[in-house]
Amino acid sequence: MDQSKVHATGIELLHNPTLNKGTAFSTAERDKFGLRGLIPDAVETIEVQVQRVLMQLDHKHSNIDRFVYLTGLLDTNETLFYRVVMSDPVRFLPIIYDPTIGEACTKFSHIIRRVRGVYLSIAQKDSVAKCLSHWPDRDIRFICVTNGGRILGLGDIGANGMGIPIGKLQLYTAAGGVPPEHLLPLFLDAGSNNEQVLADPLYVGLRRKRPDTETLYRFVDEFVETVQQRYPHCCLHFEDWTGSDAVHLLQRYRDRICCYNDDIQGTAGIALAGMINALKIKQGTLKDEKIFFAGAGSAGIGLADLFVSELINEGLSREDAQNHIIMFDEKGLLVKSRKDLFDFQKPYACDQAPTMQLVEAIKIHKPTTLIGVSTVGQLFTQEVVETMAALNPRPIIFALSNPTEHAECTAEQAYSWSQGRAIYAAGVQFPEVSLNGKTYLPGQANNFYIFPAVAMAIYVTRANRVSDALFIEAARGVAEQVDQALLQKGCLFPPQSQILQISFNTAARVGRKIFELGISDMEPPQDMLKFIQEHSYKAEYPPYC
Ligand SMILES: NC(=O)C1=CN([C@@H]2O[C@H](COP(=O)(O)OP(=O)(O)OC[C@H]3O[C@@H](n4cnc5c(N)ncnc54)[C@H](OP(=O)(O)O)[C@@H]3O)[C@@H](O)[C@H]2O)C=CC1
Ligand SMILES: CC(=O)C(=O)O
Ligand SMILES: [Mg+2]
Repeated sequence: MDQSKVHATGIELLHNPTLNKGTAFSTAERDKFGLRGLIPDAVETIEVQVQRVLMQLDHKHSNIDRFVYLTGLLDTNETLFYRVVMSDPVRFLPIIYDPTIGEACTKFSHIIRRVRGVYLSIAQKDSVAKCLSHWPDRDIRFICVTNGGRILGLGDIGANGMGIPIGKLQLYTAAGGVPPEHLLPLFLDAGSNNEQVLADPLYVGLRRKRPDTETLYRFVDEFVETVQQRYPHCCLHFEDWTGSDAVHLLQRYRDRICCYNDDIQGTAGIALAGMINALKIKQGTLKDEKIFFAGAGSAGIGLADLFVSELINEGLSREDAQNHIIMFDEKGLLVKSRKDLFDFQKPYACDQAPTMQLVEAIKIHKPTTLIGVSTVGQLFTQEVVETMAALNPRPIIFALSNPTEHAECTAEQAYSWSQGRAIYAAGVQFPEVSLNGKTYLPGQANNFYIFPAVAMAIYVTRANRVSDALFIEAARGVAEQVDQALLQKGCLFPPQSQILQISFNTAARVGRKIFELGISDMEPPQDMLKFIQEHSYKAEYPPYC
């Protein structure tokens, strides 16, 4: 910490969450900054403060209570918040992020205390620049932006979705090492079509229906242009938009500005990492796989497109590569005769009779891999899993929808219905499963293995574009960090206990790729990993005098 940044004194300093150290202010700092009498006598270390937080958390009865408590901690002492969270990621990621964040979002208007981030409302059109200028930090390097259109598998929950950009950016720091002062969560409020949300007397968002697509995109354009002017080195991270908007907005901006969509590209990255390791277990190649998607929205399309790119890298023509993909959505199999398909779905429509029956479609196509990105909990019934198990000695089954109740099937269901033959992963962490004397450890196929690492690489290299190649590189980086012992238990992803180091290693690969692609104007560092570690956030109190 640059000492010149500490302008506040006394109560003002104690109430500044970025600068506050609470009982850890030294005696010299207490003298210099007028803190005498405002803090109890003991001068504590951050380790002692962590112990107190852990004890207080033990008295909470549910993860949502722990979420509210930790949010309060972040509002009072940012360093201590990150110290606690980073001390035990296995325990804290499910509280500040998936799955608890799903519950926190549904209750956002009820549990909100101190506001965080920026809210831009379409009702104040033409004032985007003015509203954004009220945010004090000038060196914003990442904005995570949603319009609440599709939050996890919870659908349109309007401004309650702001919990997601806040949580995603906390992972940039806790799981990727990006310093929090460069991060801004942002909600682009164009209303909501969720009647229940709009009728809630405590709802904090704009109480009106969403506009037509053209009006929405004009609003997004104004926002994007304003960000370019105010924060020229900022990367825009789009998160949890309605599927078609997610795909179309990425197409609209990806070649013009530094931006990415985590649901499309980050999710594709983690699914590819899972596939690479599943193929090690099967001793197969991607060319041998026929991949059936239940769900053809932003995540499904992102995954399909990345798998196609990989198959093309392996020598297939685009058409042959696309023939390895089958898609099925709420209206059934994607077939050429359907008139309701989006442009981005058409390449995956097959020349077949329509069917609305998932099991029938699986029997027709005989896939080797089944991926759930449907938002529909329990879509993979016993019959679905048994069908996959009848078709394949080692069926790959990924149930990626979040949060927990939206997973297409649980780990226990996948293993027991396939007699332990399924190679399974889910968007949330399910517990180990014991079956016939064998223990299975399901991996968590969640984009949090990817986006913090990609962000850290963009941050240190000042990349000016984000290409799909970075997500393929990240996928390889994550996959290579899974050892044989984990693979033997069926786990496709690295241990979350070491998430920060895993992200650094992944970021180092992505950083090198950024220079190879020529999308940074910087001189490449000699040792990318060391460079990343040197620039990473440390949850430590710097001396102020
Ligand atoms: N694990 C991870 O890291 C990630 C997980 N996800 C999860 O993936 C899910 C989907 O996200 P996303 O693609 O962005 O959402 P979208 O809303 O864009 O897409 C959902 C898709 O599922 C289809 N669908 C709905 N009901 C059914 C059904 N009964 N059977 C088959 N398909 C159905 C929809 O069809 P239609 O359009 O016809 O309604 C649509 O194609 C979410 O639950 C999200 O939490 C997303 C990103 C990352
Ligand atoms: C994990 C995530 O990004 C999602 O479920 O939308
Ligand atoms: Mg998401």
